[in-house]
Amino acid sequence: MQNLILASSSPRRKELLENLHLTFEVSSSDVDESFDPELTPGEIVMELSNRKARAVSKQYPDSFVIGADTVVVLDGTVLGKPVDRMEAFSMLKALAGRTHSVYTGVSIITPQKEIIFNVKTDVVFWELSDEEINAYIDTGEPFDKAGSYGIQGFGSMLVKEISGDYFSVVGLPVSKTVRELKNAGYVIPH
Ligand SMILES: Cc1cn([C@H]2C[C@H](O)[C@@H](COP(=O)(O)OP(=O)(O)OP(=O)(O)O)O2)c(=O)[nH]c1=O
Repeated sequence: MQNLILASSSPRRKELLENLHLTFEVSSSDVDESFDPELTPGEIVMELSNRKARAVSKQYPDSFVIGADTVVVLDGTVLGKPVDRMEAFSMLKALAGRTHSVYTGVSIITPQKEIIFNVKTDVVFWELSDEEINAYIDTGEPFDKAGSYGIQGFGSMLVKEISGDYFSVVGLPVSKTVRELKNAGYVIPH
């Protein structure tokens, strides 16, 4: 029996995988999320996704383990989660009226091998007034999310258009992840 584990504390990633009606467990461990600033955004998210997956894989060496990491990149600057309201405001102010890229890295560790990839999606924000930004922060949504917004929630009102995989912006590029899982020998029952 093949065992699948999502190495993440993100409720969004869990929900995206649940949509596929796969049977899996969730297990996360605290890993150091610092990174070498010389790395490219794609390299950063792959490295962090791999740290998350490896930490869990140690406890479940016979399982298929998925780890993921998402960052927002504007003008070459990597934006993670905001520490407070002020930082959320300055991130959203910087993103307003502009195009940024969301990178999600995914690592799949199987008993035989490791597969690592990243997916880039471009997102265009509407121009936003300070009032709109403050109203959005008041929803409480920005605080556990890279770039201070969630495209799947109230944040959908900020987004003018996207080019790429919507699900990758939410935190997991599900279709590529499942294809890679299959390639790695995981049997998808449907
Ligand atoms: C841009 C964007 C990010 N996010 C979320 C996805 C991730 O949960 C979070 C980025 O932080 P991550 O560090 O990638 O993930 P996490 O800390 O939430 O969970 P874990 O490390 O345990 O897997 O931002 C959204 O939910 N919607 C969005 O539109």
